[in-house]
Amino acid sequence: MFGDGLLMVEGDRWVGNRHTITPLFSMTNLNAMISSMVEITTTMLAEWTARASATGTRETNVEPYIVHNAADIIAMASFGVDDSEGKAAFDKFKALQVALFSPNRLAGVPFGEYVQARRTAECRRLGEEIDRHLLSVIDGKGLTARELVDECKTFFFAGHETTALAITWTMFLLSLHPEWQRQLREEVAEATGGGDIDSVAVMKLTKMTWVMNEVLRLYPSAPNLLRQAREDIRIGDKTIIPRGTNIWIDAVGMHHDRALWGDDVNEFRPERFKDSPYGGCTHQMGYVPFGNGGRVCVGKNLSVLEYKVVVSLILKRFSLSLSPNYEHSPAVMLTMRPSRGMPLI
Ligand code: HEM
Repeated sequence: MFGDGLLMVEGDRWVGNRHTITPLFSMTNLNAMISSMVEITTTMLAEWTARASATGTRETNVEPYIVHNAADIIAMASFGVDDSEGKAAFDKFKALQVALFSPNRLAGVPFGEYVQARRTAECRRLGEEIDRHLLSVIDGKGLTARELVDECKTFFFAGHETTALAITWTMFLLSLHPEWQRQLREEVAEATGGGDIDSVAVMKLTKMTWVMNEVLRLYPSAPNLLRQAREDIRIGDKTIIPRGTNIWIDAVGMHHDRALWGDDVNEFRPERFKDSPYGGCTHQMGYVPFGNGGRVCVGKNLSVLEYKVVVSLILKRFSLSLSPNYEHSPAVMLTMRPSRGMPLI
């Protein structure tokens, strides 16, 4: 799916690529994207308003809008364009994600690709189509390197759905907690002085940082971290994880572990992050929404910025409450999404 993008490569190649890519996410580069984020999101919000007046209904399933909005933002950040080829690649990505991560797929099972040969062929075909679309985005701009295609794919996927889901679950939790919705709206008004959101205002959104942290604790967009044992690991007296074993680390389980967080573990309490970046978790590795160590998410600053810009614009324009048609059904399909949508009023 990602080819040899940053997410997949290892060893010296990862060190080299990570060094090249990290400076691209400097605050100077990111702040330059704010006005485009505002423009793209304002268009989405205008669609919500137009849809409400055209259909006479105040209910909107916001999830697909927010995912498309994030895709447009990451396409702008990756390609500098709102490109139809980029959008076509995005649609193929959705199909590939469904094919790759459907529950009955034999992921990681030896010879699984041969047992499910038809599905493997379908994934391969979608992968090739994505490459073709992305190559045509890059062609004509003097950039044709295979590595660049793979990084575009990595950023396009890793970069849009994760942030979009953090925003979607935030809309859900703010609908359930109107007092936090009010506090954030007030914070935005104070930070912007009633004007536009900019890099200075973003820095002032402290409570919004707590809310983002708490949302990613309860509904981590990336529910698993992946590691491979480099040597035999002994746990206690009886268990040995053999060298080479692929390990899925369960962030959802750790984020909901009463022993790490206390009795209020399942409650939405953003203020737990007021005095601690770990939200009072008793183990520093117990809170890992962006991962940990050398492979920690390279796009974290971009996602925090985008989150704050988009949530601020939504709260400035809309009051949110949950539709009676909402069905709570979080599902893990590489990311953690509301599988029955997010209808809000
Ligand atoms: C709320 C938003 C996001 C969340 C929750 C998230 C979460 C994560 C997690 C858990 C990892 C694995 C870290 C580890 O294994 O220790 C990761 C890696 C990564 N993320 Fe994100 N991410 C987000 C946004 C982004 C964005 C916006 C981009 C890029 C534009 C991005 C690009 C990447 C890349 C390239 C890696 C692989 C880094 C490496 O292996 O060196 N992510 N992310």
